[in-house]
Amino acid sequence: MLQKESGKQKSIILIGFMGVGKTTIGKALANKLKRDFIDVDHQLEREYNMTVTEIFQYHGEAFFRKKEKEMIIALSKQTQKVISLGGGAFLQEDIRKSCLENGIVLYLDMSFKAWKQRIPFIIDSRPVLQGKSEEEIKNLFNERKAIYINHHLKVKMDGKELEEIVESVIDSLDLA
Ligand SMILES: Nc1ncnc2c1ncn2[C@@H]1O[C@H](COP(=O)(O)OP(=O)(O)OP(=O)(O)O)[C@@H](O)[C@H]1O
Ligand SMILES: O=C(O)C1=C[C@@H](O)[C@@H](O)[C@H](O)C1
Ligand SMILES: [Mg+2]
Repeated sequence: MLQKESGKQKSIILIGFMGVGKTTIGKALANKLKRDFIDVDHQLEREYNMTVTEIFQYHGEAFFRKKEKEMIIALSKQTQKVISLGGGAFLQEDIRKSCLENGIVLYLDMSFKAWKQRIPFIIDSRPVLQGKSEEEIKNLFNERKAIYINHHLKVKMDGKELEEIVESVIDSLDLA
């Protein structure tokens, strides 16, 4: 008999603005849950043997978005994984639809005030942030907040340590 798919089977898919910690938290969460971890940016980097910045430079953003979409739609149908998306992936409707239908979408929510502290650590590897003023980045941050409203679960990140975030996510996931 076919087993009815439960929340326990679904992959957990992390979304949120670039630099909020999807990769870092996804990895820690996967470790704790003993699940495979997949980071879409890293997977694309391996596939093309280039950094995301180089893919943007040599192939263009449209190419990156197309490959990102194909990869995420396929991955979102897999079960029991922890999958961290790139920060811009959820802007694509097909990606949103597939992730929301097939997985448990977890939104990492951070205030702009707290997020701003991350800029120096991420600016060199996030082409979308480069050449923008703080005002422009803030506008992008707020525009994208409206997209991340589409989720199943949300965790507020401000002032929390990694371990605390992972524990609160596990508590709120109905994995029984
Ligand atoms: N809880 C945390 N506290 C402090 N720094 C953190 C925390 N989580 C992540 N960082 C740092 O913030 C930076 C961005 O983290 P990470 O790469 O996990 O973000 P991301 O959401 O995956 O970004 P992107 O959307 O670009 O893939 C890294 O330098 C990381 O070490
Ligand atoms: O927010 C974005 O648009 C991006 C975030 C990163 O994770 C990468 O996917 C890439 O740098 C684009
Ligand atoms: Mg990441």
